[in-house]
Amino acid sequence: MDFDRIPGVLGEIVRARWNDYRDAVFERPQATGAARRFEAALSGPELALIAEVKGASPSQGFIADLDPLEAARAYLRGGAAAISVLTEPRRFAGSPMALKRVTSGIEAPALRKDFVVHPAMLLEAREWGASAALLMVSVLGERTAEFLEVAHHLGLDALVEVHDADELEIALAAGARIIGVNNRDLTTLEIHLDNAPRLIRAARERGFEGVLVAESGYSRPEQLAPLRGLADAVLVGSSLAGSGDLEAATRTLLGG
Ligand SMILES: O=C(O)c1ccccc1NCC(=O)[C@H](O)[C@H](O)COP(=O)(O)O
Repeated sequence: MDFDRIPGVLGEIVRARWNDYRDAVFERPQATGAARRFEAALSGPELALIAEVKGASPSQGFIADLDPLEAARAYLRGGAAAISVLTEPRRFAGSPMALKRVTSGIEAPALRKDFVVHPAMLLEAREWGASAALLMVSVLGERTAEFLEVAHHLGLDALVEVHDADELEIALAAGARIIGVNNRDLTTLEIHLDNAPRLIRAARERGFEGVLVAESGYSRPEQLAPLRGLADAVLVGSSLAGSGDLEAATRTLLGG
């Protein structure tokens, strides 16, 4: 894959991740039946919350010194349906241990949130107990379908992330069952909260019947109002992780 084509902050992160994994070996194991626990958690009648364990980010810098398991438990008490755990170490203060701690201590499904550039990362996600992994069309391009097939072969759900209409077409053609629309432009870090509703509507108009997730930039309950009845789920990280009281912040964001 040509990661030199990716501009800005995203390009820097992805090229570093490729250096981490370029020599990794992926031996395709026997297929595992699909559990679809992550997908099921997002498929209820109400807007579901995926709450993210996020200690730092390029846009915020340091966010919080979180104990990943305590953070996940607080999010779940506050009403989250699933947990996202960053495993990227340099810019997001994530780690494999953070994901393992979370998955060994909670029943709810967890997403491995990373910049997947090698199929070995999907096998790791499964071994570390994740129910799902993030696949970014901005990173994988036309190879998204290939990585999606590997994820499903391993019994993982995949959150296939897009930011614009061209990426949405790639996600649809790849056969994604769960599509996330990021409000954040990961090359410039600018956030536009109208991006997710616009592309989620476009996905529905194109006949997509799977799960649709609005991602990034949400911090107040009124910002979730336009998503209700439109998106199936919302992914929130910084505002909850940096709140100081994760359970209360989660409950307040959900309008409780
Ligand atoms: O969050 C960043 O600054 C960032 C920068 C570059 C690549 C990815 C980045 N974040 C990944 C995400 O999309 C978010 O972690 C996730 O959607 C939650 O967003 P938020 O609630 O705004 O923390």
